[in-house]
Formats: sequence, structure tokens, C-alpha cells
Amino acid sequence: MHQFENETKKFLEELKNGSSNILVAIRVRPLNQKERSVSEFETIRILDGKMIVLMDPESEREDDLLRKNRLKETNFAFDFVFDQWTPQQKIYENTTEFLLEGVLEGFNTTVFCYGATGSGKTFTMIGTQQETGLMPRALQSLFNYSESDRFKDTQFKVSYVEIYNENIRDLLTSEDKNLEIREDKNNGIQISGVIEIDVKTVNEVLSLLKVGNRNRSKEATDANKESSRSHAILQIQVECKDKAAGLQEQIIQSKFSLVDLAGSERAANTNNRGLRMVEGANINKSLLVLGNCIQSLSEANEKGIKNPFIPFRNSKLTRLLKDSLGGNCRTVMISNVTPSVSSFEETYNTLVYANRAKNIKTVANRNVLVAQNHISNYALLIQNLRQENEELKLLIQQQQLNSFTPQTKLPIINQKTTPVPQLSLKQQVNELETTINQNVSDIVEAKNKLYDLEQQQNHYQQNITFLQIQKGRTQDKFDQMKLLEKIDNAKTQKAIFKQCEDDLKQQLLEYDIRKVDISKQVLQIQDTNQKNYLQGIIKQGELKIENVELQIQEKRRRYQETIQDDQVRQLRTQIHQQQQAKQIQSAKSKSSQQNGPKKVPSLPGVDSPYYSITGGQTYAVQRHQKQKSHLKLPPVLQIGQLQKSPKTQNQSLISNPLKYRMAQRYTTRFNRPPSYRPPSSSRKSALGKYINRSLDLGSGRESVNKSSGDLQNSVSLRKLKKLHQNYQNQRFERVMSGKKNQNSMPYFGSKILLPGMVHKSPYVKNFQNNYEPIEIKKERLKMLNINLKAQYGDKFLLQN
Ligand SMILES: Nc1ncnc2c1ncn2[C@@H]1O[C@H](COP(=O)(O)OP(=O)(O)OP(=O)(O)O)[C@@H](O)[C@H]1O
Repeated sequence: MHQFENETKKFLEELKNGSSNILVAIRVRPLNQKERSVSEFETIRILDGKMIVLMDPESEREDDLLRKNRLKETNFAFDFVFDQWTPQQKIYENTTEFLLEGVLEGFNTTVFCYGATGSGKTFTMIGTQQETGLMPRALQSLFNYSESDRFKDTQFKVSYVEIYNENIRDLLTSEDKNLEIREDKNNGIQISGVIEIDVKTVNEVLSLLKVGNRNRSKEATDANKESSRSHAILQIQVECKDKAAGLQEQIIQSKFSLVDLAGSERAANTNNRGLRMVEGANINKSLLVLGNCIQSLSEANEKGIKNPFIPFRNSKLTRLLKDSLGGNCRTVMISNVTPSVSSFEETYNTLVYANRAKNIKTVANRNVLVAQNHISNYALLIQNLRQENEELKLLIQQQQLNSFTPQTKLPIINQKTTPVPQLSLKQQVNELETTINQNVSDIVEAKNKLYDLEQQQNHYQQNITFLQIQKGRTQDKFDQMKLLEKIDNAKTQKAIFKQCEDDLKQQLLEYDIRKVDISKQVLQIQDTNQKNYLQGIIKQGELKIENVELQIQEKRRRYQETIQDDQVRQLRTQIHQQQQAKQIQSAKSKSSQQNGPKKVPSLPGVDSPYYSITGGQTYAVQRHQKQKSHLKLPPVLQIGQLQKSPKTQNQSLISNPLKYRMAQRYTTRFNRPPSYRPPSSSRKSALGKYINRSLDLGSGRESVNKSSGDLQNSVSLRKLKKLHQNYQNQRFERVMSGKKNQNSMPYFGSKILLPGMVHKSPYVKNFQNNYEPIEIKKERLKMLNINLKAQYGDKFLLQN
């Protein structure tokens, strides 16, 4: 715990210094009345205020292909995880308060809430009358700070806008006008035409917040009674003169943004139709782009890619948040989740996004303008002016002197031979050279990006095809709906990349036009040497572009090859599987056509029970007795054998009890049939060591101490397994091919199903051995016993 606190402190210090990743906090909201009435348990557990454990409520569903490989529990770690009972004040202190001083020191700061609809974003950002959220608390503190001597004369300008259906609307006016975004090198992202109101007191800004919230687009949906249908962005532009900076006066400018996003929602969950659905689609689209930006930024940070392509321009929201995510800004992301079972999917997605956002790094710099008009600089300024004044006076005097000399004396020829035109040619050539090179590198970059975009689209197309196949296979309506949703998402993603591709193609056209312009300008140059030089550079550029195109073609070809290879591999396995299935089918039909008892392969692991014949008496007969090396008992004489053998032979068999044993009545543990295996602790291996487990090879036994890893016999475990497998396969084939086994008796593992009996195992339901009925057999036994009695007395009587 102590270690955690230290780590957190260190992280917050780094964040304050502007060199750290985004702070990501999770807030879990309590279950509401409706959820409490249906939810059996909460899907979230929080450990140490840092770890969150998400439990899949449906991980047990075996029929669900999508969940087949999913873990029951997923763990995530974040900078802070706030539980259901965390008060607003604590959330404010841990996520926002410590950054406010930094805002007045010139650091751009953004706090935004992310999460599914109804997960508590607005509650966190705006709050209620009793429990005010981050926005009013932060504004209050900001004004309190500004009252200190250091930040006196701070000016605040407030703007409050919403992005609704991809349009930016001003919330501080009732006028319904769409605003545009402008990107400025010095001031970063700006909304042109937005109303910025100078505020002097906290009450003023709070009342503006109220006005804005009233104007905000809200509607009731199934998921939330008061669902925000737009992304709301409250921005405070701070300009302050820092008195602590000594003689040089510093003007500090910064932006403090508080963003309440609209909730991501599943059409299936909200039952939205018509306008609500269009809103939902737009909300989801911008959040999807936000997710893509987060993913790209996080990947770029992980892989150390410089100047990565981030699709900020694909939505208004991401354009506005560009600085907050990838630029000069300290950023806090609060992800809101609900622990209800019905929102499991949304909670999972939110946590995955939040987890990715942890990797994003921003570099926040102080935005300080040094004002050079302080009193200490006036002396220098005046001195410079004086010097300039003196120089000017001197110049005027000289001109007055010159005015007495005739103008014609001026060397006209000098004017003509001035190197100005030559210099301008050189400048022109230099300029053209830079433009040509710039254009070439722009084209190369665009071509590479185009290829990347094409790949992304291919990737999503493959995804779509895979999901469509899955959808075709599943019968479950719920699963189908989920798959459909995934397909839609993949299609939207693909469409976004397509849009980017089109934009880039348009830009490429512009580069081509520029190329033609440059060539024209080069042709107009009089100096042949310079012209040739520039034309050489153009040629070089064209070769470079050609080279890149060839590389891309090669990449494309290799990609196609891998796809084709994959397809061929898939086809091959499919054909192989079909052939195998056919073989099995034909073998089965062959064996079912045979007369006599149905042959069933031995089922490893199915421990067939003993079978009761009549009167509760139980028999068991052991097969392949001779081969069981470690059981030194003589083999059991089969009843079938007795019946088939002529009488004399039977007598000789029976007369040698050491060679053959008869099936015995199973009463105590001393006269159990040989199939009985003593407990492993008392069993010895061939090497005389006690063993824990043994591997039954069917023919003889090889024992391996699995738990200690010791090989008890001199055969390796792998070899034993292989032998066992081969043996099983042989048995299976023998049965399938209809070859009769030794006794023509169906067998299950090591036991034989006696005639007339039904197998009890669920694996071989309703299987009946239709051999001679037991009553007839009993009669024969009776007769046999009469004969035996006549010859040997009671000594070798057969029991039934
Ligand atoms: N931490 C919390 N404690 C108590 N109630 C909460 C909490 N979080 C959310 N709620 C309640 O849950 C409901 C939905 O919350 P809220 O409107 O903030 O969700 P939202 O994420 O903003 O949804 P949307 O995206 O649809 O606007 C509200 O009635 C709110 O009061």
C-alpha cells in the first residue's frame, strides 16, 4: 500500500512537471434501482484502489463461441480506481485539484470523462445540486487561486460548446449556428466565432455553466432517463501576468478544458429508433474515432514511432481534443463504468480503452510570452532609438551634400552590373529546388500512408468476413445480434479508413498539379545550366517516387501471396477433414451391416461397471490375461470357450486349475476378479518401486511415476503414450473393420458385456449384447455341473 502511494505521488509530480503519461482513473457507479432488481451480483471488484477485477457473468456458457477463449476474470490496473462510495470531493482532489495551480502557471490542462451511456459521466463532471461535480469545483478553486497576490490580474474567458450530430454549437447562446474549427500554429486548436465571455467572479461562471447545461441536448433513452446526446466542452482561457518573474514581465496563457462526453451506446441496449438512432450513430462514430486515436497514440508510444499517423481529423471531437491527447497538455481521463451484469460488455470495452490510454504520453510546456516592455528595458530601447536617430541625421546631412553634385555623375553602368539579377536567379533556383524536394517527399509520404490505409481496410474486411461466417454458424439470436453489431463496427472503421484514403488521394492530385506547375517554372528559367540542374533534380524525384511505388507493389504482392497461402491451407484442412469424415462414415456403415453383435470401440476412461445377472449376483471376466505381465494370475476361462469346446476338452481345461481359473463370485476383496487393481500406493512397478499412477497399455502394463517425473520402466513416457495411442487406434480399426476379436464378444475397456445385458455407460446407450440369452446359458451350466459332479464331486462346480 505504501509503495502504491509513493508511486502515485511520483506520478503526480511528473504530471505536474508536464512529462508523464495521461492520468487514467476509473469510477464505478452504484447499481441503480432497476439494476438491483435484476442483477444477482456485481461484476466488478476493486483491490487496493488501483486494481479492478472484472468478472464475466457468462463465462460458463459453453455454446458461446465468442466467449470460448475468454477468461473468467480480467484484471486491469490504473492510476486510481474509485468505488461506488467515493465522494465527489475525493475524486476532485485526486484527479483535478492538483493541476489547477499549473493552469495558472501556463500549462494547458484537460479533464474528460469517458464511458457508456448511463455510467455516470455527467454525474462526475457536473454533478447534482447536493453533490457538485468536477466542473463547478474546479472553477471555484481556479478563482480562489487567482485571488492570491501571485496570480492577480488573471483574466478568464469562458466558452461552452457542444458537439451534436457532428456540428459544433455554442451553448452560451440560444442562436442555432454551427461553428468551425481552426488550427493555428501559435494558438493551437480554436473554434472560430465562439462566444468567449470575460468572467470576474465564480458566480458569473457558475451561472454561465447553468445556462449552458440548460441548452445542452438531452433526451431520455432506455439506458438513461437524462441521457446527454452531445459532447460538452467547457473551456476557460486563462491569461495572467506573473509577478514572481522578477523584472521581466511574463504573460501566461493557458487553456483549461473540461469535457463531458456523450455515452457510447449499443443500439440493442437503448432501443433507440429514428432521430435517437442517428444521434447514437454519430456519438458512436466520434467515440470510435477517439478510440482509434487512443489506440494509434498508444501503439506509437509503445513502438517508439515518430510522427505517427493519428486520425484526429476524422471527427470534430478528436480535432478539438487533439492537443489534449497528443500535444501540449496535461490530461486526465476518468472512465466511468457500472458494475451491473447487463452492462458487462460496455464495462469491458471501456476498461480496455482506458487501459490503452494509459500508454499515451503528452508533453506539456508552459505557454509564456515574455513581454519586453518592462521599465528595465526602456533605457535600452531609448538608447537604440537615439543611436538610430543619430544615424538618420548623418544620412540626411550626406544627402544634402550630394544634392550639390550633378546627378549625371552617378555611375549608371554600376546600376546595371549590380549582381541583383544573378542573386535572384540563384534564389529562384534554390527555392524551386526546395519545392521540388518537398513535393517529392510529400508524394512519397502520401503513397506510403495510402498503402497503410489500404492494409487497414483489408484487415477490417477480413474481420468482417470472419464475423459474417461466425454469424452464419450460430443459431442463437442474441449472439447473432452481437456479431451484427461487431460487423457494423468493423464496417464503420473500414469506412473511416476509406474516407481517409479518399482525402489522401485528393491531396495526391494536388501534389501532381504542383508538380506540373514546378516543371513549367523550371522551363521558364533562361540559364541553361540551372535549368538542366533543376530538371535533373525533378528526374531524381521521379525515380524516388517510382522506387517507392515498386516497393509498395512488392509489399502488396507479398501480402496477396500470404493470403492465398492461408486460403490454400484452409482448403487443404477442409478437404482432409471431409475425407476423414467420409472414411469414418463408410467404416461405420460397413460395421452396422454385419450380422451378429454390434461392435463398439473400447472407450478409454469409461470404467464399465460389473453386470448383475440374476439374483443380484455379479460376474466379471478378464480378457487378455496372459499379456498382463505384472499380474501373475492365470487367465480366466471364458464361459463361451467352455460351451464351444467338446466335453473332453472342457474336462481337461477344468482339471488344471493352475492353468485356468474360472470366473468367481465377487464377494470379498480377496476373491475379486483379476481386473481389480490395488490402490496405487500399494502397487509396485517392474523396477520394484512404488508407483503413483500407471498407464494402461492394454497389452501388459508399463508404469510411470507421473507425479515425480521418474520413469519407472526403461521406456520413456512419450513412447508409452505413443504405444498406447497406437494400440487404441488398432483396436478401433479392428472393430470398425468388422474383424472378429478373440471371443466375438463386444468389450468395453477391460470388461466384457455378458450376453443379454445392456451396457450401463451413458456413452454406449442402449447397447445390448444379443448373444444367446442367459437362461439358455444357465441351463447349459446346470447340465455341465451335473456332469462335473458326477466325475469330481463338488470340487469343480461352476457357480452362477
Ligand atoms: N457515483 C454515483 N453515485 C450516485 N449516482 C450516480 C453515480 N453515477 C451516476 N449516478 C446516477 O446514474 C444516473 C446516470 O448517470 P449520468 O447521467 O451521469 O450518466 P452519463 O454517463 O452521463 O450518461 P449519458 O452518456 O447517457 O449522458 C444518474 O441518475 C446519476 O445520478
